[in-house]
Amino acid sequence: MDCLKIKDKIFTSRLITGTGKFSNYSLIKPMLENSESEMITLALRRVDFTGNTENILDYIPKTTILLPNTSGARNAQEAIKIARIARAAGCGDFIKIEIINDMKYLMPDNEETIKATEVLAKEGFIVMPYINPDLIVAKKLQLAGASAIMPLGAPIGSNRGLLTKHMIEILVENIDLPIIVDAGIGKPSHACEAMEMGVSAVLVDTAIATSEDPVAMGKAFKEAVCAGRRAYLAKLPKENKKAQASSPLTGFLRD
Ligand SMILES: CC(=O)[C@@H](O)[C@H](O)COP(=O)(O)O
Repeated sequence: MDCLKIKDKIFTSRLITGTGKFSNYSLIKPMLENSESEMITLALRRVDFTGNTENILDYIPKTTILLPNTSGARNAQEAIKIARIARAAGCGDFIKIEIINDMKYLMPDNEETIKATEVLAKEGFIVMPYINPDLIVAKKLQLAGASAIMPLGAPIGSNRGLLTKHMIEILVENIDLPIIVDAGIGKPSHACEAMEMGVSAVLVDTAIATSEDPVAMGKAFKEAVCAGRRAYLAKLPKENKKAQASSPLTGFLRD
């Protein structure tokens, strides 16, 4: 079976979803069922450990793997602290490192991300760093113990698709870790295109959560991810600059 492997964990779904933008948490469970997504990311700062307000964890089925993220961290030290709190709070060993200082485009700080990865991988976390795609950074993250690389397709929440397509292709060809496109995917066709390129999975939040029907959109993304993966495995034909006739240009008109 064609499964996604991150460290020693096996996933049948290649669609990771998000919790960040749901207007109503009660849509999360049916969205997960319809999309068949097995992993969901959540910002630790949105988890209410006091019991005073709504707790997002109550809306996520226990069978879904949590991917806590370090959203809100501005440097490695803050990300490390958030990751440790997430694990101590029972959110598991997965951690998506997200370190952002740039509030206009929400670009990740690649250097600080490498520092945090080194520390957290040594502590046994399954580290999935979110980066602006760069081959050298990805190589350093691999050496630092990352379990996957999560390059952005476009700025978070922009829905602009694979603006970084060619940089992601370089990662797919050269990095021996799952490459998971995270951020900017705005429609199922973007997800399908990413999968056709050979990425291992995609993470989609805004496009699902802010659609008019997040449950139906979850299914549309599931189907797009499956179609893209199938096409990748079937090996897409080469592009040509010139026309290639579909049937031979011989026959009754010329004979
Ligand atoms: C890095 C990050 O925060 C992403 O997980 C984001 O939430 C998903 O990006 P989109 O909202 O653009 O799908």
